[in-house]
Order: sequence, then structure tokens, then C-alpha cells
Amino acid sequence: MEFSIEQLNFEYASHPLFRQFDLTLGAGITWLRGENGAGKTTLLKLAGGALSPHAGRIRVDHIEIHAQPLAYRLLCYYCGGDTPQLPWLTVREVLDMHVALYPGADPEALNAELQAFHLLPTLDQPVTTLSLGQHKKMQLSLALALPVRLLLIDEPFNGLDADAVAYLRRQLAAPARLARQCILLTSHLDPQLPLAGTLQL
Ligand SMILES: Nc1ncnc2c1ncn2[C@@H]1O[C@H](COP(=O)(O)OP(=O)(O)OP(=O)(O)O)[C@@H](O)[C@H]1O
Repeated sequence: MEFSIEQLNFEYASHPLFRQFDLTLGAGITWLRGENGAGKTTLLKLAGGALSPHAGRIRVDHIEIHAQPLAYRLLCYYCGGDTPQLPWLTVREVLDMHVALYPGADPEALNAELQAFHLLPTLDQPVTTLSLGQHKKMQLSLALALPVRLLLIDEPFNGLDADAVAYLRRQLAAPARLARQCILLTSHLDPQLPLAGTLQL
């Protein structure tokens, strides 16, 4: 698989961040590095379709984000630390919605992640009642279970307990996953994962 960005321009109101920015990534994990404010989260949001570029092309294989926005979004999952977008739903309803949205999503695979992250007892809680770490684990369960080609993870280990960190490292480093997915993740500390490359902003 190939993820590519060509000639990306993006700026916030008074703050130019990307000018003619190019990037091509294949399968495996790329560690996105940079000081606070360098634009790492913004790049993940652009790659995940949560922000629109002012110019440029963003593609997963031959699906371009602007030309085929829905098809593109089904190829990727952005795992940020954001607060829930539909705060009136239960955890189960948020998860069911994602399984319904992503063709080929396997509820059993998701269930296995929820079990590993000890989230099964929380399924009927309002999603807003999850702790910070539990919310992160809910997003990571989806990240690990959904059949996407591009996985975008902002600070995967922030807020996780030690067992969850070890489990996540094992799952992300699984050779079958590394062969089929492009994983772009930010981390201020060395993620201690097998890396395909490092990208410094
Ligand atoms: N919604 C916004 N409106 C205006 N400026 C923003 C917005 N979001 C981010 N910025 C600015 O864009 C720059 C890049 O922010 P971004 O969150 O992408 O950085 P980052 O590299 O992820 O930082 P950190 O390591 O602190 O998480 C920062 O200067 C930030 O203040």
C-alpha cells in the first residue's frame, strides 16, 4: 500500500504550517517527530480528513481525499485524544456505529481488543463517563480492530497504564499488521516499536 501527500499547503488563520509539503509512505510504522507546535497533530488530521488542505493531493493507493472523500475516509482511522463527538451515546453505540460504517469490520476482532483493554464492563456507560485512559483505550480498540490501510495515532501511549502500553506495543509490532498497514504515529518519547522510518517536522 502507499500513502502519499503532494504539494500540501495548509495554514491556520495567521500561521502557515505546510508549504509544498511532500510525503510518501509504505507499509509499516513511521514515527512522526517534532517539537511542540511543529504541526504533528495537524498533519494527522489532514491525513485523516478531519481538516481540509488549502492545496495539494492526499492519497491512499489510488483513492484521493478530495475526489473521493467517503471512500478515502473508510481506508483510514484517526486516533486522536479528542473528546467524544456524539456525547449522548453509550460506549457500545459509538463502537457499533464504527463497525457499521467500516465495510468488513469484524465485531469479534473489536471484542477481543475491548477485552484486552478491560473495557467490556464499560459498554453501557455514556461515552462521556469514561476516564481519559479508558477513552484512549476505546479509540485504540477501534484503531487495532478496524480493517483500514492507514492508521493515524496521536501519542498512542499517553494516559495508558503499564499493561495497556505493553499490549499496544505487541499489537502494533505484529508482523502481519506491519505488512498490510501504514501506521503514522506521534510520540514525544521513543515509541520502542519496529520502525519503517522517522519523519521530523
Ligand atoms: N485550530 C487551530 N487554530 C489556530 N491555530 C492552531 C489550531 N490548531 C493548532 N494550531 C497551531 O498550529 C500549530 C501546530 O499545532 P499542532 O497541534 O499540529 O502541533 P503539534 O506538533 O501536534 O504539537 P504538540 O507536540 O504540542 O502536540 C501550533 O502553533 C498551534 O498553536
